[in-house]
Amino acid sequence: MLESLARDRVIVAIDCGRDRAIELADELKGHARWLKVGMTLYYAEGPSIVREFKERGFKVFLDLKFYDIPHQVRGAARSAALAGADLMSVHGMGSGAMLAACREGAEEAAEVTGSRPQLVAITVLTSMSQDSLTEIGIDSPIPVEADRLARLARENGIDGVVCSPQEAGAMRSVVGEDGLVVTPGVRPAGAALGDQTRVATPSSAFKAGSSHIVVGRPITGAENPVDAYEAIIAELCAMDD
Ligand SMILES: O=C(O)c1cc(=O)[nH]c(=O)n1[C@@H]1O[C@H](COP(=O)(O)O)[C@@H](O)[C@H]1O
Repeated sequence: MLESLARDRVIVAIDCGRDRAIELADELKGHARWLKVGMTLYYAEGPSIVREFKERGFKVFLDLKFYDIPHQVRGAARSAALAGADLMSVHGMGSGAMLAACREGAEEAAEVTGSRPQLVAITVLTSMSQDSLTEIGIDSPIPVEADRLARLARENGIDGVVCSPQEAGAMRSVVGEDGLVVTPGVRPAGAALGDQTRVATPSSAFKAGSSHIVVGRPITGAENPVDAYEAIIAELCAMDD
């Protein structure tokens, strides 16, 4: 993979408080191009943290995983998109009506900001195993469930999916050549899995069909986050195309 393309496709999850988040953003500036703001950081700081990352030149994945009644999700998507995120997440399991409402909210915000963030639907969380799916009453195999939710998302105006690298190949055929297949659950060889269950290495994730990978702790928890980030870029650059 070309180096510039690799930098466009690796999203660093910044799951910590403000001070450390700003420190990491300043360290990663000039290396990483995408940062992810999830619930840990957003619930502490609100939209200002998205603007601060944007001001530093990063693209921002605002990962709030909307899941509520359609009316609320429409408002949430509108409010969140006004902060200027480039990409936002919504739970696929919330119904077609909820997914369509998310798209509408994002479009309403675009009338104000001039551009609509892209939207991705969570299929089956990468921390979940077949047993955890059964625990919540879903008996179908993970790939079948992910496929069903991906189709529902696409039918309701969502631009792509979040899934594990293990489903990325199958998801690619659902979302098409240009659809987003965003895969967390990525671990460089030998890295601690933490609470992730369905994982793969950065290069395997792209070989499988990911458009973007999300990596948090293996970078942010490393002694030198820039070195850890650059090691992933080097792994991707060494891939055969
Ligand atoms: O939507 C996400 O980004 C997401 C979906 C999913 O299925 N699994 C998942 O881990 N994530 C996010 O991806 C990041 C993974 O972080 P690490 O496990 O530290 O690499 C976290 O910020 C999660 O919130």
